Amino acid sequence: MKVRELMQVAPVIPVLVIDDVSKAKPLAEALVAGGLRVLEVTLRTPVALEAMKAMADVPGAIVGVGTALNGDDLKRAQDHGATFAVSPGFTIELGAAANAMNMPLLPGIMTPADIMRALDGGFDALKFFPASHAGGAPFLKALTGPFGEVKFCPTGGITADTAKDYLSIPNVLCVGGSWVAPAAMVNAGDWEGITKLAKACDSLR
Ligand SMILES: O=C(O)C(=O)C[C@H](O)[C@H](O)COP(=O)(O)O
Repeated sequence: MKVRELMQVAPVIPVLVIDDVSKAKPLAEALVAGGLRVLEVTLRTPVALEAMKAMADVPGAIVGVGTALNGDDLKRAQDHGATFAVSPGFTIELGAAANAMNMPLLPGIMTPADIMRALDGGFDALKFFPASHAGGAPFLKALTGPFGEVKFCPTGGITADTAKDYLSIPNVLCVGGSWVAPAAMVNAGDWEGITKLAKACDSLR
């Protein structure tokens, strides 16, 4: 799938920080049951790669790697079942590595110059990060003026309450966020609760 297609599967891409690999499969099942199929597993924990592998086997799940900083990260993640990548920022090297591996990449940007570099690298579907700290929905709306051809996935500090503000901006295809898989619910194994949070995302758009 192309990045733009991945961004249109559901209004929310859950951003997952997994500490306990035994939680990975039931968590993915709970999110998929709630309609959130595109899952970003951040490379922030020692078990992240194993978690990706477990999630990639869940029917309907489309698993990607988050916090990808370089080609090595992409390679390790691809070897563990990740089929797309998300990065907090963009470098020409990362873009080239993703292209060489045929790995769809959703790179992060925060400024007009970032967007111009990403466009130069051939990327026009971008993550606005960290969204709530970098000016929120009004700032992103201003960015869409000069960059009308770019599609965005704002991520960072977004909640069930603020997601709608972002999704109402033309050219925002989806948002990313961790609120659909809160650590307390994951630790408690509250899979029904997580499915409910996922289902509630339907009404955001
Ligand atoms: O590690 C990365 O590359 C990331 O993608 C960072 C995430 O965008 C944020 O951690 C989203 O998490 P919340 O702000 O809790 O919704």
